[in-house]
Amino acid sequence: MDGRGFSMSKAARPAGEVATPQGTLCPGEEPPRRAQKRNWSCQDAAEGPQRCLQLQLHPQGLGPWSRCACFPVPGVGNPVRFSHRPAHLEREAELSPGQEEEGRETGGASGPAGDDLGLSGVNNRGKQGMAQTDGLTPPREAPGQPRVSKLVLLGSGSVGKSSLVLRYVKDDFKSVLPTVGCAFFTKVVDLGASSLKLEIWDTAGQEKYHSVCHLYFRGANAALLVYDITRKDSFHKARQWLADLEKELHPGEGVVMLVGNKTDLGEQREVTFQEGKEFAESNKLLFMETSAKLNLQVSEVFSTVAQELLQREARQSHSAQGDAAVVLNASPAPQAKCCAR
Ligand SMILES: Nc1nc2c(ncn2[C@@H]2O[C@H](COP(=O)(O)OP(=O)(O)OP(=O)(O)O)[C@@H](O)[C@H]2O)c(=O)[nH]1
Repeated sequence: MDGRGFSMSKAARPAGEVATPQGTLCPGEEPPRRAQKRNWSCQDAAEGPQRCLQLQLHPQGLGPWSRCACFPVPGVGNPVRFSHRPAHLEREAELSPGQEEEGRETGGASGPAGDDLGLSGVNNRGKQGMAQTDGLTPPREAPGQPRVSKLVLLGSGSVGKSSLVLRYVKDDFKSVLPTVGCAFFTKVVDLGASSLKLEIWDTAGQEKYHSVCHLYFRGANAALLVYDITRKDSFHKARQWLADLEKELHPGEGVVMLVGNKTDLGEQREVTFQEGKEFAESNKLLFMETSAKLNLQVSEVFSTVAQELLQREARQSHSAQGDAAVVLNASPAPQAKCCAR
C-alpha cells in the first residue's frame, strides 16, 4: 500500500479524522434504500489537497460509517477522471480510450480496501469507485466520447465474478480476496465501427453483503449473472439474484447474460450446458460459459453484451424515428371545440 489508489493509508488521511466503526449490516437489519455521504477537504503533506469521503448505507443513520477515503483533487499532476463526478469536483482530466479506471467501495463493511485486485500503487485512478458512491445514477457520456453503459456483475460468492473482470480488464488471473461491497472498473469496448465504454460494477456475492448489493444494480444497462458450473447451489441461487436484479431494472430494459464460469473444471461439473441454456432461454437471457482461469470466452462475454446494448439502442432510436414520422404524416388533429365565449 502506498497511500494512493484505494489504500487509504494513514498518511493520506486528514489530521483529526475520527476513527469510525467498521462492520457489515446486522442480520435482519433493514436494507438501506440509499446511501448517505459526507465529504470534506483536507491538506495532505505528501499528496496535496485531498477530498475525503465517508458513506453510510443506513437510511435512518443507524448503520456504521464506512472508512474514510481521501483522494487527491484532480488537476495538474492528478489526472483523475470521475466518471460519476461528485458535484463538488469542478475539473476532470481524461484517460486515453481503453484505459481502465478502477476503484472499490467498501459499502460500510470492514475488510481490505483494494489491494487484493492489484490496486495498490496503481495511481490516483484507483479511487474512481469512491468518487460516486451511490452507484445508482445511470452513466452519461461526455460529448465526443463513446457511449457509456453501466454493467453489473452479480451472483453467489466465489463463482469468479472478480476473476472475470480481472481477466477482461487486465488480462490477468490470480487469487483474489472476496469482494467487499463493490469494485469498479471501466473499459472501452471497441466494436469496429463503434465503441462503448463499459462501467463495470463487480458486486460482492457473499451472503453478508446481500442486503446492500441491490443498491449497485440500480440504473444498470446490462448485467452478468454469474454461477459456477461446479456448484449447483450457485446455479439455483441465480434465480434469486435475477429476481433481485429485476426489482431494480425497468421491465424489458437491460441486457442480462447468464454466465457459467470455471469450464476448465469440467470433470467437477454439476451444471450442464443444457441446464444453463434452458434457464437462460426461459428467462430471456443471453448465455455463455467461460473460464476466467484459461481465458475462455471472457472477452466474448463483454463484447457480446456491448454489441447487444448498441443494437438495442439502434433499434430504439429507429423506432423512435418511425414514431416521429408517423406523427408528422398524421392528418391534423381536429381542433378542440371550445365552449368558452
Ligand atoms: N478453476 C477456476 N477457478 C476460478 C475461475 N474463476 C475464478 N476462480 C477461482 O474461484 C475463486 C473465487 O473467485 P472470485 O473471482 O473471487 O469470485 P467472486 O465471485 O468475485 O467472489 P466474491 O467476491 O466473494 O463475490 C478464486 O479462488 C478464483 O481463483 C475459473 O475460471 N476457473
